[in-house]
Amino acid sequence: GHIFGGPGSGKGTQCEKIVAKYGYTHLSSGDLLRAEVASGSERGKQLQAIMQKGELVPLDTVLDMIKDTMIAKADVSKGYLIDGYPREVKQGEEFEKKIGAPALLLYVDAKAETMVQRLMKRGETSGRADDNEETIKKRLDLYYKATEPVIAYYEKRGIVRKINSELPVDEVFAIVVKAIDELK
Ligand SMILES: Nc1ccn([C@@H]2O[C@H](COP(=O)(O)OP(=O)(O)OP(=O)(O)O)[C@@H](O)[C@H]2O)c(=O)n1
Ligand SMILES: Nc1nc2c(ncn2[C@@H]2O[C@H](COP(=O)(O)OP(=O)(O)O)[C@@H](O)[C@H]2O)c(=O)[nH]1
Ligand SMILES: [Mg+2]
Repeated sequence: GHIFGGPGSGKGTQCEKIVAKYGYTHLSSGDLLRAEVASGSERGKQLQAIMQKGELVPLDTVLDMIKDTMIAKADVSKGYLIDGYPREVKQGEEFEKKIGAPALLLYVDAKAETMVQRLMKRGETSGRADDNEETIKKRLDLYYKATEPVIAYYEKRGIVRKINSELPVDEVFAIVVKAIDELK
């Protein structure tokens, strides 16, 4: 399934707990991109510039990375948890064409104000070039403009489970567990 939500909504935090309980393979598109940047490759340098501005990297770049990683882990995986993808409706459509339809979309929802607060706090220690006030604002704008419409695309199929991530982490996780177990 996919885990979906704005920047700082708590996707990464919930993914860690889901992986610990269910053993799914966590694929964070942001982490894959940051690994490419860290490798120091030419492509990584181009990605770094885009991410620093809070913009979206070209669709095919991320999708190929996800697909390659899924294939590499296919024989050991108990299932996949795709984090931070799709970021726009087009990305969702391409994912379906090249990979398949997700069984579940966990939508962790927090207020803009909460997300900004969490990201500013995370920025004190994350070392991420995009956890600064200016880039956070751009990421949020892009989230509301391009990413949130993705929900409507999946809602038609009845696979969206919206979860209030304003609650403490363990309470959010309890709701996540219910959503996953209902599906199994
Ligand atoms: N499918 C994706 C995923 C990520 N990115 C780029 O990578 C950055 C960081 O992505 P991610 O780690 O998923 O960040 P957020 O969801 O904004 O925040 P968080 O890590 O807190 O989930 C994005 O701003 C964007 O520039 C992208 O272009 N396309
Ligand atoms: N209070 C509270 N804080 C959270 C929760 N989930 C995440 N956080 C904090 O918010 C920040 C962003 O979380 P992260 O999981 O990185 O979010 P992501 O950007 O959606 O991947 C982190 O510093 C977390 O400690 C939650 O459910 N409740
Ligand atoms: Mg994250």
